[in-house]
Amino acid sequence: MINGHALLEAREVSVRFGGLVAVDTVSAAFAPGELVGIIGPNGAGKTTFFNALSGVVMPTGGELFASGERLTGARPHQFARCGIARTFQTPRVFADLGVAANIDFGLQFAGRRREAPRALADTAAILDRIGLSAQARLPAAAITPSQQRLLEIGMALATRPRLLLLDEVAAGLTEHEVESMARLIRDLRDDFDLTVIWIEHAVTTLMRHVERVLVLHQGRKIADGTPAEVVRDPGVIEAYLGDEMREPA
Ligand SMILES: Nc1ncnc2c1ncn2[C@@H]1O[C@H](COP(=O)(O)OP(=O)(O)OP(=O)(O)O)[C@@H](O)[C@H]1O
Repeated sequence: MINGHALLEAREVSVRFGGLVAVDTVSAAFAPGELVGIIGPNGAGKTTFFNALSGVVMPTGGELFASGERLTGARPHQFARCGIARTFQTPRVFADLGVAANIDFGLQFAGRRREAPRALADTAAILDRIGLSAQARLPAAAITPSQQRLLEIGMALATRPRLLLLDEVAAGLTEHEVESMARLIRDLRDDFDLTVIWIEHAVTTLMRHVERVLVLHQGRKIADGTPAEVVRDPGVIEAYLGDEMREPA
């Protein structure tokens, strides 16, 4: 908490698309340094909730606060100014620009709003941190999809975030790549005291790496607890998880 406030708080946030309620009165508060996962089946409202948390869609109900400051109805750049950065399900990098130039763009976007930790102060340091120094001069279109995911994380880091929203950064990665991605995320959280909220389809992978999990189902939050609590939650099991979450005997 900062002065008694959560870094980010959603209060009864709803997002409606016509007759469809994609996010239904979801409340959740995120404290500095937390690593939180969001799971739920296809169409549960995970990405739409993320879009609301980052200002990409405007909630049709409820309120959002960053460190106590009301953000409801703010534009995405105002969310960014509050230190909220995100990645997208399909990486949004500038394909024709070089890898380093993509990071430069993030740094320019950050301006001099906040002091950067030295390890994130310039493009070379960020590329080193995400393991893409050797690819610095390649066009972003020429690197692998998993490297593009890393690049997108680098671009988000360049904006000097306090909160990082990661949307399926492990999708399509090999098992080995998923493990190194998870390690990178934990290390970033630890080293820069970031709050990380991470959506992932691979439930068991996510559960191994986060300390808290929110479960969305048909737009509603049906559970919020430690991975151990959530896997045992009868409501979660009944609603949709079934055998998917039970570890093999
Ligand atoms: N821009 C939009 N216009 C209309 N309906 C939308 C829009 N975006 C999402 N939806 C609908 O809202 C619901 C929630 O979608 P959302 O993408 O948030 O779910 P999700 O949990 O992220 O799913 P997935 O795991 O498949 O990415 C779905 O029924 C989806 O079709």
